[in-house]
Amino acid sequence: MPDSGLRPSGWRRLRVDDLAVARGGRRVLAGLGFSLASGEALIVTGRNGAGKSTLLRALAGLLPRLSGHIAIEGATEAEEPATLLHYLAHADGLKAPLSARENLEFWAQFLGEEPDRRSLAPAEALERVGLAHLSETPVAMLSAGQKRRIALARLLVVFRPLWLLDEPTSALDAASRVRLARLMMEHRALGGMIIAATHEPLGLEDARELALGANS
Ligand SMILES: Nc1ncnc2c1ncn2[C@@H]1O[C@H](COP(=O)(O)OP(=O)(O)OP(=O)(O)O)[C@@H](O)[C@H]1O
Repeated sequence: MPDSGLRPSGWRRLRVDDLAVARGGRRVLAGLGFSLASGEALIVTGRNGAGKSTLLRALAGLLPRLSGHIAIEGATEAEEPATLLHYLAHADGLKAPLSARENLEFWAQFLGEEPDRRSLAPAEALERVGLAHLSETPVAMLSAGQKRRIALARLLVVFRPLWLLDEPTSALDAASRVRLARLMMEHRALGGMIIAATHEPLGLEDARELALGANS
């Protein structure tokens, strides 16, 4: 879409050019480039150690770049890259003594952003991941898959256009994978972008693939 005047409001494009990242003093990624616009999805594949998590962490701003550029076109001056993304790591990052609802309320408050019509209330987000019945249960008493589903519900309570998902299906049963596929489809329909590192099919329609590891 060359003319910004034709872009719908909220349109964004993530652009990555010539990215290089090191872990433990060793170059893991080099010369990496791609772009992703509103509504699009990218699946990152590669063997263990290929650099999938490294790429997501670098995009989230959690690892320094050796070189290269990461930019989000369409962002306003007030929008820092970190405020435009959610990073779902391997760890769920939940507070064990708090209930599912309290975790989501904490998260929404912590991010402290202006309400967005695309953000869901905690109760609704829990409904969307099929956990409304466990809303008041302390997270410490939930299974690995239930915790993963709460971590996914966190993506819904504050709308952010770019989802960086590291093995999002880990610990999910078949029904939860179907729910996740639906959530990702809806996020894209709202103008969101998804980059997911995975070893498994995610049910993402028309997703492009970035295969890492040829030189690592
Ligand atoms: N904390 C760390 N310190 C040093 N090196 C690390 C660290 N984490 C990962 N690495 C190295 O970086 C390389 C890429 O790891 P990364 O976790 O990005 O791979 P991955 O493709 O996500 O693997 P997996 O499929 O096993 O999750 C590996 O060679 C790994 O040994």
